[in-house]
Amino acid sequence: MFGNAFQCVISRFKSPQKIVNLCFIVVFLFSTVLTWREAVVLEGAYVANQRNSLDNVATLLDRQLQHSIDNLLFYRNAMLYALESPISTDRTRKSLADFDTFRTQPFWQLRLDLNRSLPMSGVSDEFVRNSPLLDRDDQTLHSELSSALELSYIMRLSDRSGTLQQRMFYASRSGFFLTNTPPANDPNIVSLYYRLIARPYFYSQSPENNPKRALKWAHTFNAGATTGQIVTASVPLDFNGRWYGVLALEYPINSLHNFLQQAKYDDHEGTVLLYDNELNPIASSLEHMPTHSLFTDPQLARIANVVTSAKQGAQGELRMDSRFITWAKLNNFDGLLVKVHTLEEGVQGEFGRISIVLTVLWVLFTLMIFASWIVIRRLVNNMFSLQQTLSWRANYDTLTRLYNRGAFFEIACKLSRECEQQGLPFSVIQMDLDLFKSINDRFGHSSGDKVLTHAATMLSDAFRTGDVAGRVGGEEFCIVLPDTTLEEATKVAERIRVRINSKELLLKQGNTVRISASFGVSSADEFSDYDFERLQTYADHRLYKAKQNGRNQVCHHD
Ligand SMILES: Nc1nc2c(ncn2[C@@H]2O[C@H](COP(=O)(O)OP(=O)(O)OP(=O)(O)O)[C@@H](O)[C@H]2O)c(=O)[nH]1
Repeated sequence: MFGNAFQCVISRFKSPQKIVNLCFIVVFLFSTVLTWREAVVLEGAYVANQRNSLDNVATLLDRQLQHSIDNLLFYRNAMLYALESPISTDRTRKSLADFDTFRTQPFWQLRLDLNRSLPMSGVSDEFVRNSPLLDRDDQTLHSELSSALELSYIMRLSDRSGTLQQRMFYASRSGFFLTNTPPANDPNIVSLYYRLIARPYFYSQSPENNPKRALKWAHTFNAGATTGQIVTASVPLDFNGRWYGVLALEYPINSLHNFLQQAKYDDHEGTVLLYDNELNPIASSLEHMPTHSLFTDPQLARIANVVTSAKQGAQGELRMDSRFITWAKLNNFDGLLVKVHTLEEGVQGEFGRISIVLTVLWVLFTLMIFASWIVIRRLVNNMFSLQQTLSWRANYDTLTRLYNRGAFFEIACKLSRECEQQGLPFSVIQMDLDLFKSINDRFGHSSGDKVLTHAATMLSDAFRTGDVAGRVGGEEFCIVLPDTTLEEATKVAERIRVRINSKELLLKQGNTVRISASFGVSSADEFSDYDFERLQTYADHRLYKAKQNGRNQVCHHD
């Protein structure tokens, strides 16, 4: 059953070349679809790899930042506890006494127990008076100083060996500061304190600017210059409704650069950049921050568009010209990490190599298919034309290109049966070239062949569509004429006779010959017999009669 269906399908494609073409198209499409599917899987793995790689850096950076923020909040809590329950020791009393002595000096430093605590540096009463943001309130000053003193013991223990180098400090509105990188006791203290309170994040922590009293990130942006730029996390210190000052952590840009460079070594590919929320570049994994932006303004706008629609901590990717961009928002920083992976880096990477191998395999396979298609198509063409030649030769006479005897008899019998069934007349013409032997003898066998071919052409040109002719003997031809009476068939035979005899035929060496043929015609209606072989015998008898009567004539009766 399956075989029949298959045969049915195959038979629809008459030409084997079409089947071969179809098979190769199917194989080509199949291999292309498979390769494409592999490419899609590979692309998915590549995207996941890029996301993971950036996610690792983001997680690492977030963890570092979280650790710092925890420290910052811990210091604030420590100061709050100290403000709530101040302790009074000989050391604190000594410090406060020293402060009362130094407070009018342009700069001063409280350096108590330096082995275990950090020095506190400050400016004069006058400096504080001249700044509207500052306030040296004598009522709260001593408790603030003693709690700062306590903090100096804890801050002394702060670990600065982490990947992200950082500077911690407490900047008081009362005109002093505490830092884990203390300055020398010199006039620099004034400029340092001034810089601390002049920075935007300091006044951004006033109750008016930060009513929620939340942690804030700030970045001093100066495109093109990496030195001196800092990223700061800060929290305000408030107690009993008074804003005492700001606790802050500063990350030098170089420290962020170093961090990104080290993180980049994990996957060796691409460039990782840290941006603030306005997409100002802060740091990158490159040796130096690029002097020109890696993105044009429209490209940055496109990234901003994608990023702003995503929630905190989210990540995503986009394609930009030949670059693959992955981005991830940070949980502990008001900014995002962006990874840029160029086509060159992609090609050199693992996924690039696999893609190249996949493409080369597909190209080789396609070339192989194409080459085998050409060979097989040629073979099939040869076989097909051989088959057609064989089948033609089985039915046709190669010299005259008319039906041979076997094929002609088969067709003639079929036509006679059809005429009998339909009640139509049916006639047969038997034709024989006159004195053909003498042509062979005089001009040679090849000239005889030429005469035979010429006669067959005359024959074919003379009868109508539907009539069928065949070569039934050496120089004998037969024509069957369905739906034709004896009278009409005689006229056809006469027409052929005239045509054959009308022209001189040029043979080799300039010899010409005028040939003639004799005809015998028989018809089914005169014998009431549709048997072709008998009708052919009758026609042959009449042909013989025509020969006897002098040749070059048509005989249609006994
Ligand atoms: N050149 C050539 N001669 C052929 C072919 N087939 C048969 N003959 C020759 O045709 C000749 C037929 O001669 P005959 O049967 O004696 O008849 P004729 O010479 O035509 O004389 P009549 O039929 O009496 O007019 C023979 O010599 C055959 O050898 C052929 O395919 N090519």
